Amino acid sequence: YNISGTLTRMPSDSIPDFRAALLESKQILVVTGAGLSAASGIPTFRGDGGLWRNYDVTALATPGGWAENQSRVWQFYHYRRELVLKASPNPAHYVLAKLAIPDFRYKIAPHSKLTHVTQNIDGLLRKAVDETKVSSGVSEESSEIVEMHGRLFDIVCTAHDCEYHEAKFDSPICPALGGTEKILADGITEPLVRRADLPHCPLCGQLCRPGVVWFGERPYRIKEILDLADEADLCIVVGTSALVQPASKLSQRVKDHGGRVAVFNLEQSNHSEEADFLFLGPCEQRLGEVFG
Ligand SMILES: CC(C)NC(=O)[C@H](Cc1c[nH]c2ccccc12)NC(=O)[C@H](CCCC/N=C(/NCCC(=O)O)S[C@H]1O[C@H](COP(=O)(O)OP(=O)(O)OC[C@H]2O[C@@H](n3cnc4c(N)ncnc43)[C@H](O)[C@@H]2O)[C@@H](O)[C@H]1O)NC(=O)OCc1ccccc1
Ligand SMILES: [Zn+2]
Repeated sequence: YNISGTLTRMPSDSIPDFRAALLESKQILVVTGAGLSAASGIPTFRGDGGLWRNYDVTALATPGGWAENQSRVWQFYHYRRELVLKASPNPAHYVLAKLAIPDFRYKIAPHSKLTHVTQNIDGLLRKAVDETKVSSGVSEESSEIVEMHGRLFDIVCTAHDCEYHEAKFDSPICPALGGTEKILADGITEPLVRRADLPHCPLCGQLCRPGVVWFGERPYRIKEILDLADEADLCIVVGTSALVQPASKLSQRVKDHGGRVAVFNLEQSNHSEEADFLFLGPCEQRLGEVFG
């Protein structure tokens, strides 16, 4: 019974019951966050206190942070590009990659369509799907992975009337950023990279920014994502604190029209107690156990 005395059903951690729910699911929505990539060595937002060089990362990932200091913001993303370039998908990515490939998914959810919406910008899940398709010789279409907060390796021109948007994996993306990734501790003077030495647009010459969605900005394909949540009968949530909107609202939206929610997280997270299924622990272990 919860504080208002109404009977609340604790989430189940029964694997057979969850597998039964999978068997009858028709439209699956997978929502993931930083916890999915934790085992790949990518710090989560809440890990390390959500700080980089003592700057609050949510303050840097804003138009205001950019307006205040493009050199610092580019150093922040350069640091993360260097980290992700050295990282590889972990077992949690590969379980979800298989789930995104119909041939594999039909064994446990034979009537289902699936869309994977991620808050992560690291691209590790897409990498896992591509590798899984190659290693299993599967050529068919895999489910879409919607990167609602953008891609770390994309750069975008800041000029409003310029469409330049390109994936750039070379690192450093410009010579001036090279080496700045090593400066982590505070108190050491922050290198000032001159604006002229930061990435610029090959079409119009304007300054470029990382191709990610900052706080206060509209997530990519949000209308489509909200529609998907309205159609889904099963929402699988992996490795997110569910504190950032609108991503944090998707599972509730599925529940609102009678769909079921399964949460995989290291610890209790926002709304996890309202889920139908809750599998606590490192997702790189639990996903394999549950999806077999
Ligand atoms: C901080 C929060 C309160 N702010 C928001 O929600 C704001 C809205 C808002 C502003 N003020 C408010 C006041 C109150 C409420 C809301 C707001 N949201 C926005 O601004 C969004 C834009 C938000 C996107 C910002 N960009 C990101 N990333 C890209 C950039 C970059 O990365 O640099 S957000 C970024 O932070 C979030 C971090 O959350 P998580 O991924 O969950 O990571 P976290 O570390 O928090 O948690 C990790 C979890 O994993 C678990 N874990 C760890 N290891 C493991 C493990 N091994 N296994 C399993 N689990 C594990 C941990 O236990 C933990 O629970 C992610 O979304 C991530 O993408 N835009 C928008 O609302 O636009 C309008 C709009 C809306 C709808 C339609 C039209 C317009
Ligand atoms: Zn341009």
